[in-house]
Amino acid sequence: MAGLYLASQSPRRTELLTQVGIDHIVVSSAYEEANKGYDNPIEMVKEQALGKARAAVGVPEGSIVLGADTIVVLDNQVLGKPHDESEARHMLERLSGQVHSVITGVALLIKGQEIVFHNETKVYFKKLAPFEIESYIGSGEPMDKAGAYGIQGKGALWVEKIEGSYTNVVGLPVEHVYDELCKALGAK
Ligand SMILES: Cc1cn([C@H]2C[C@H](O)[C@@H](COP(=O)(O)OP(=O)(O)OP(=O)(O)O)O2)c(=O)[nH]c1=O
Repeated sequence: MAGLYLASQSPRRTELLTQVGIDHIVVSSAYEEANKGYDNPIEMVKEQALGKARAAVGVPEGSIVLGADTIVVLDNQVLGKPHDESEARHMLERLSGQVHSVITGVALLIKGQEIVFHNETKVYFKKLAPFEIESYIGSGEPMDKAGAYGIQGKGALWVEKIEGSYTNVVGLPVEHVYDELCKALGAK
């Protein structure tokens, strides 16, 4: 297989690929995320993922490039990464006791094709007490994560159940990525 370049600074995405044995090289992307101006959250994450992949830096000709973007959607409203603690608090108060979707857009540039898809997981959140929200914010965990929580960390305490892919919530639906890679490479 041609080398796979992951255009992402997210530590979770490289960990997930490594976990399942997909060799890759992490590179940066010159793409500037712009979460505004989209009517449809799915179109938005797909566009962002494609933008990140297309703007990957230092990728040799003929390589495979992977870009991704993850958001939380609650009542048709997009929750990205909080800008500060008060936004994180507000997001967690909104998620408390509700069901939301985590949507990841993925773009694969492979053999001259642009394969763009998404994956959606429903997450059922428990009701959070104000002291729980405060201590979670104090842990610093919410700040670099869409929706202000990490299911792979202390945020696991707030999740009652999920419907769909777990790795999708963490930032990259590896089983889906693997299937698409196999398809594009004619391996399955
Ligand atoms: C909901 C949720 C999100 N997240 C993370 C995954 C993503 O890293 C982040 C969403 O931000 P993204 O903008 O998708 O990604 P990123 O800025 O971290 O990395 P890059 O743009 O360089 O690829 O939220 C978790 O780690 N756990 C969770 O449970």
